Order: sequence, then C-alpha cells, then structure tokens
Amino acid sequence: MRVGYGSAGGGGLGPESLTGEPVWLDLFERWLAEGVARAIPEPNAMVVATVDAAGVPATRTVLCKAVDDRGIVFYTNHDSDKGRHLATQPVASATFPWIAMERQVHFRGPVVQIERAETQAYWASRPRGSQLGALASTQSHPIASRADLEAQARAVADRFGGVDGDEPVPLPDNWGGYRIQPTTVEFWQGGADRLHDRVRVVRDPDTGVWDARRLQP
Ligand SMILES: Cc1cc2nc3c(=O)[nH]c(=O)nc-3n(C[C@H](O)[C@H](O)[C@H](O)COP(=O)(O)O)c2cc1C
Ligand code: PXP
Repeated sequence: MRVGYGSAGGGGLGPESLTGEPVWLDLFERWLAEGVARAIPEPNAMVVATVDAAGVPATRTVLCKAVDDRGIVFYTNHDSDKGRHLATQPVASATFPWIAMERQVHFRGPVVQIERAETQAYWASRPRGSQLGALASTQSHPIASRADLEAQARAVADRFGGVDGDEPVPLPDNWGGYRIQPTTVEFWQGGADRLHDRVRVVRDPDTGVWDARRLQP
C-alpha cells in the first residue's frame, strides 16, 4: 500500500495562508467547507485523544459540532472514559483526518465544558432517536448483551411516550459539550515525494499572539 500525494488540487499551503484572528480559524473553516462541498464522509469527524490519570493516552472519533474563535466543540457522556479523563486531565488533542483531500488538521489545548445553555440548545436540535439513545446508554460501561442494551433502550423510550411519541426527552445531567481551546493548531497538505506542507500556529500564552511556522514534513 503506497499512495503518493500532491495531486488533490491543494498545494500552496504556507504561513501566509493563515489570515484573520485567531489565525487558524479562516483556513480551518475553508478546508472544512471544502470537505462538505466534496462530500467526503463525515467531514466534521475528528479523532480526539485524552489522557487517563496515569498519563496513558486514548483516542476515539467524535463529531465536531461547533467551531468559533474559542475553539472546537463536541458532545458526549461525562461519565464515559473520555469524560472521566477530562475530569482529571482537562487537555486534549484532536485530528481531522481528511485523507480524501490529502489534508489533516491537528488541535491541542485545554478543554472546558461548554455552558449548559449551549448544550441544552444543541440537545434540543438532536433527533429524538439520538436523544433516547444517549439516555439509554451508560457510555463506556460494560453490558452483558446486545439484548440487554435494546431492553434498556425500550425502557427509556417507554418512559417518554415511546420512540415515536412527542413527550420531550430531557437532557441528562451526565451529557454535554466540551470545547477544546487550541493553543496549537497544525495544518498539513500532502505533497509529492513525501515533501508535504506543514504549518503550525502556536499561541503565546502571555500575549495571546499566534505565531505561524512552516515545519519540515
Ligand atoms: C464517526 C463517529 C462519530 C462519533 N461521534 C461521537 C460523538 O460525537 N460523541 C460521542 O460520545 N461518541 C461518538 N462516537 C463514538 C466514540 O468514538 C466512542 O466510541 C464513544 O464516545 C466512547 O468513547 P470513550 O469510551 O473513549 O469515552 C463516534 C464514533 C464514530 C465512528
Ligand atoms: N454520541 C454518540 C455515542 C455518537 O455515536 C454520536 C455520533 O456518532 C454522537 C453522540 C453525535 O451525534 P448527533 O449528531 O446525534 O449529536
């Protein structure tokens, strides 16, 4: 398995590609919009790494549901493995693996829980099935069988008037959004002969000023 890069119509990535404030936002939004326009699968999917109390990393894919100058947001169960990691080690790295576009973007930085009102607004926008599914699953905890999981799901649906009912499904206390507040963002564009373009932007913790550097591939 060997695929060459540099033919996807990208190119031209350099420190000068980063404009605006914060410098990573415009280019990130442009690349994400291109992923949507090209209909690549799940363009907002990102692989998020957290670390447990012993410093051992764990990764999993989540969906990025909001982006602005404060960072990138995803939603999950606070009692999941990642939720427990973030409670003790509130830092993360996230990678958007846009392989079909020969691109990737990494974020690193501290993580905070978003305002409850923002989670509430997002929860209200979710399909009823996703709401019921979140209530039915004690995420990351073992269960004896698929049948038991489905029984839990039925019991939850029954509590709220059924799968097709119209009784509102309340936001569970243990479900909500996290925002990764980037201090480092790296853009990568595939190039021929493994001579890729990499630009890393780092935020000075004292001044808040972003510095963009080209890195060797
Ligand atoms: C494409 C994709 C998107 C996913 N999106 C989410 C998500 O937004 N939130 C979430 O909690 N889990 C999501 N998952 C499931 C997670 O990858 C993971 O299995 C789950 O969150 C439990 O992770 P943890 O045990 O490390 O906490 C997604 C999985 C895939 C493959
Ligand atoms: N939670 C879990 C367990 C998921 O698997 C997903 C997406 O796969 C989400 C949340 C985000 O989904 P939604 O778009 O329904 O908010």
